[in-house]
Amino acid sequence: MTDVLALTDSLVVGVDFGTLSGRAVVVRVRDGAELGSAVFEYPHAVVEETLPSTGRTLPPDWALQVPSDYVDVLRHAVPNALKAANAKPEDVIGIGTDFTACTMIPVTADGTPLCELDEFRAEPHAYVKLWKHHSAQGQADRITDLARNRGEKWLPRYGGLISSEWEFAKGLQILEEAPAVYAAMWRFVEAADWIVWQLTGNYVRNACTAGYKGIHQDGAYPSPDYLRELNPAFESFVVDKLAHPLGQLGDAAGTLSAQAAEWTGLPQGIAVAVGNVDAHVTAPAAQAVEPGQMVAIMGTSTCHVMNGAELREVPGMCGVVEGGIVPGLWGYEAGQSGVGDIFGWFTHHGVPPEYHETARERGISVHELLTELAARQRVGEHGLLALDWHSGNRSVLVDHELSGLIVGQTLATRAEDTYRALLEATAFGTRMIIDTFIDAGVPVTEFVVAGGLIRNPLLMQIYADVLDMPLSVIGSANGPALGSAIHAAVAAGAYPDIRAAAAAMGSVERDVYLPIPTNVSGYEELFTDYLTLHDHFGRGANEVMRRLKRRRRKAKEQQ
Ligand SMILES: Nc1ncnc2c1ncn2[C@@H]1O[C@H](COP(=O)(O)OP(=O)(O)O)[C@@H](O)[C@H]1O
Ligand SMILES: O=C(CO)[C@H](O)[C@H](O)COP(=O)(O)O
Repeated sequence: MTDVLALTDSLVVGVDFGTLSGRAVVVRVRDGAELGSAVFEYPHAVVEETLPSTGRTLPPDWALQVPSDYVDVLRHAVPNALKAANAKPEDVIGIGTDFTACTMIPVTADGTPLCELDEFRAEPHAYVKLWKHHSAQGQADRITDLARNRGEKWLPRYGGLISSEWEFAKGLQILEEAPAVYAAMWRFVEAADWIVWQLTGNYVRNACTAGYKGIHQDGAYPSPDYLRELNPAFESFVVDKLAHPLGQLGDAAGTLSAQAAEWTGLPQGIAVAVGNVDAHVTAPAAQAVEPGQMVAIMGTSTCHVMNGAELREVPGMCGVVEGGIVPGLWGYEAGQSGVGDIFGWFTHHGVPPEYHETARERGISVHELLTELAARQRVGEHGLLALDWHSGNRSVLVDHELSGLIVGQTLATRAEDTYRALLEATAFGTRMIIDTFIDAGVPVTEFVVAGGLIRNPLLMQIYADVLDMPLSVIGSANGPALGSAIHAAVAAGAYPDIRAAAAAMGSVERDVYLPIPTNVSGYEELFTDYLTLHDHFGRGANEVMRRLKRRRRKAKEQQ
């Protein structure tokens, strides 16, 4: 290992690849001080309506990205962060990255995304399938049903359900809808690993996504026999398209290549950390790596990650993976596919023009205006109750055919009422997740929040009240990027492991929001009604949401 003392005045760079942008932060190794940061918005954002190359309309529930946008983050955000930090590139000893997941790229043997080849530019399946590409639900249902029927022992590690967001559902969808793309792809690669490949020239598959999104458990993937029963042509999916040597979190995947040094302005040869997921990488940034400390990374979606000392099977969790957050512990993950996205949708499509005008005049966002108005209300005053499934349900139902619902609207309902009901619905969704963990014998002793939504104090108070738990808040506004920087420091040898680096470089403030007893009892009653709606629409008693989605798809196909 490199001399620890010599490295403590050095710098590392963390880069967080989010849903809409990438953010780079320059961090001091000694104490985690964030010296400068920069953001680069993806030029193509999320491709949901039409394919940029041809203008072709995409079916519902598609969400693609363009991989060159990610390289642009390296070319712009990293140099700009160095500039903002007034940092000398030669002081930087390592770079770490994290990505949304499961975000998948079909590539050739040299890592070229198929969508960059002339023959596939017009083919939607050749593009990046973003984590929230939800149109492989049919494949996901078959994957789950067959695994259940065959008693596959990996299924309970995923709470009994495999998500349409993950590698197998997305891979099977390509095979069945675009066999030429499937045949041409050398590997189906997590964007988290593709970006590390761009930085180092090496393809190393990270143990985190391999475990949570790639069904890699106890050193093995689903068997060829199982895959053949799913679809005979899928039998060799693992061997041909997925399996690759794994890198553990905190290890170095390689060193910065000459090409990547040119893009980023960083010195060639510095350590590049093994790739990681935006959620999992945040736990050390919030100093929450001990069993029972649940971190909710709240942004477009929410991911809940937590270490546990023992292996337990929690119904509807996204998964439990050995070493999935830090080596040596069982990492648990659960999540909500839509959170900030739901609030954002409402501000765009549900708020009358006068609110937008007022917000503009006052120089605040529509979110801030609605939050201010909604904060004046008592619990229950709006008379509404919502289900937070506008982007489907990741945990605990794992069903993206589900959709949003608001009960109780009258002619007196105002935009701030609905906005508050949506904030509350996402808090109830998190409560479902925590209760499910506790019921399965996995204690949740602390709730730590991170991510962009910590900026909304009303939302935070609602979570404290609905969960009846104090909220700890991460000390950094750039949680995932700081987490990536922590991994870079470990990969560069500045700390012996992620736990030691987290203690020195992470930060958290405890008891920032405390439950208010009268609100807690009000929400307890509302949560009982939420549970009724949740089970009625989500557990098969009423299939109306599925039927509505089917009708929508059919109508769109006929356009
Ligand atoms: N004041 C606010 N209150 C609640 N939600 C907000 C507010 N401002 C923005 N949002 C939502 O936050 C989400 C972005 O979260 P952020 O953490 O910045 O991004 P990401 O999850 O992509 O990293 C958007 O979906 C947006 O609708
Ligand atoms: O599922 C994930 C992690 O397991 C995704 O990365 C996440 O949901 C997307 O994150 P964000 O809300 O930050 O865009």
